Amino acid sequence: MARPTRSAHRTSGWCGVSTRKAPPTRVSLVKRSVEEHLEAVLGRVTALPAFDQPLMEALGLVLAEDIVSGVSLPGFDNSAMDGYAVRAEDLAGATAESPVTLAVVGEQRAGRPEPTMVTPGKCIRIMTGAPMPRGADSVVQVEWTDGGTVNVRIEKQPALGQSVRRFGEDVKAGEQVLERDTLLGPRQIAVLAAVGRARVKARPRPRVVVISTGSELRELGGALGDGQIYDSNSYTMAACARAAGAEVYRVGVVDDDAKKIMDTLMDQLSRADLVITTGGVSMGAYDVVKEVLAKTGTVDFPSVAMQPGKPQGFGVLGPDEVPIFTLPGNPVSAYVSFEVFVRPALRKLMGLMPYQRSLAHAVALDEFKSPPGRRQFVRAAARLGDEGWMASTVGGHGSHLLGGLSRANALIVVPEDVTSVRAGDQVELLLLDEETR
Ligand SMILES: Nc1nc2c(c(=O)[nH]1)N[C@H]1C(S)=C(S)[C@@H](COP(=O)(O)OP(=O)(O)OC[C@H]3O[C@@H](n4cnc5c(N)ncnc54)[C@H](O)[C@@H]3O)O[C@H]1N2
Ligand code: MOO
Ligand SMILES: [Mg+2]
Repeated sequence: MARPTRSAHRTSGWCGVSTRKAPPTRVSLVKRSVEEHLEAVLGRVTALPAFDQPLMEALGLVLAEDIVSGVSLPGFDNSAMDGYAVRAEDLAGATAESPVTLAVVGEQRAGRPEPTMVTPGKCIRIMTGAPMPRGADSVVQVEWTDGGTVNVRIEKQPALGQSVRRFGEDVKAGEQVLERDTLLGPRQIAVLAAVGRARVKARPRPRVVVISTGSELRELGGALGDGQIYDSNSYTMAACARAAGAEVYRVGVVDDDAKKIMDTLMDQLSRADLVITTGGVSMGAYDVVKEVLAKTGTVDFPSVAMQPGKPQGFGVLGPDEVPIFTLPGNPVSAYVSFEVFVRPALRKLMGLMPYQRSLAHAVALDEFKSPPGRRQFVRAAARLGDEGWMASTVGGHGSHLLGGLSRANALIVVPEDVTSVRAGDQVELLLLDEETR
């Protein structure tokens, strides 16, 4: 098959698209490509305003200021070793056979500098991290000595400056240590703490409200009646959103009842930066999510040229124009739609580049059909061997088939114009198992 397009996953070109209001609702008549839908989504989403955050709260958030260090690191010349602060010239020629003995005139501990000075023939016992005493230019580690506390016998000559950590050699006061828009992970937190930043300006975690709709759905833990199933979507969506860095409110299940759905949405809007619903967006008599939200005029229900995930909606709700995704009820459709549309939107809210999943070229290991005119996202178990990535389909194609989803670590992305894939064909993979942000 032809090499699949990479365009669905470009990170460039997704930002900066129009922020004009969504066009009037056209229920299920509008056909959109994956790119067009993604563009419509990202056009309505902007990064959340930044707040001053305590340092630990900022872990996993995106920095909204350049960080210039107010201090130098190290803040003073200090010892890299437990040993003796000396004048190197006093130890010229010292060896195990002809050691040099110095008088120990004081002790220098980390955090407890003493005023004592090192003069010719003398030294000061010093610990790692303790400031270098005046007069000393080098440190002899204790292993090179007899460890004496009154006099010390030194069996090796240090180089000038041996084991001394210099003022400002790591970071200079006034130097920029982090750039805005950096995602704060443990390594960045380390630097911020070292330069003494107790608080930083960062964009908050998006607050995501997750609602499952469907009168057949039951909350976990209860018994299932005839025709009932457990609500898995609200857990899937909540897990996806939390793993992507959001703070999640899983509202749970609402019946297929227009008033209940609208009341729940209105009730939840005040605490949401983004809403995800699942179910009720196709052609059924009780697909009321589409019915009620289409009437608002701010949520669109296009037919997206993809499989799974064709029927779904996106728009904004309420005076604050909170973005809302109304994803399809079929569990795999909801999951794939999260990866393709919701994740980039969440990332944009957080202040990150919208797309992050890596793409890889792979060899397909089995044969399957793909619907014409729709981009297909096929669950796959992919592995990287000596010959590159190899991918087998896993878990089936039906968007209700959830059982095998846990064995997938990638989605094979089949372009709209490709209708079959054979074993040995080159395919494109969207890798799912990387670190989430
Ligand atoms: N006449 C047509 N029927 C359907 C079409 C179509 O084009 N014409 N599209 C199909 C496709 S494709 C999809 S995808 C689904 C989308 O369905 P809805 O979004 O309307 O979702 P529901 O009807 O409410 O549910 C569909 C399916 O998923 C199960 N479900 C729903 N919510 C959950 C949940 N929280 N946890 C687990 N499972 C859930 C539900 O029980 C149904 O089996 O429409 C097709 N139909
Ligand atoms: O679009 Mo549905 O999501 O194909 O199963
Ligand atoms: Mg339906």
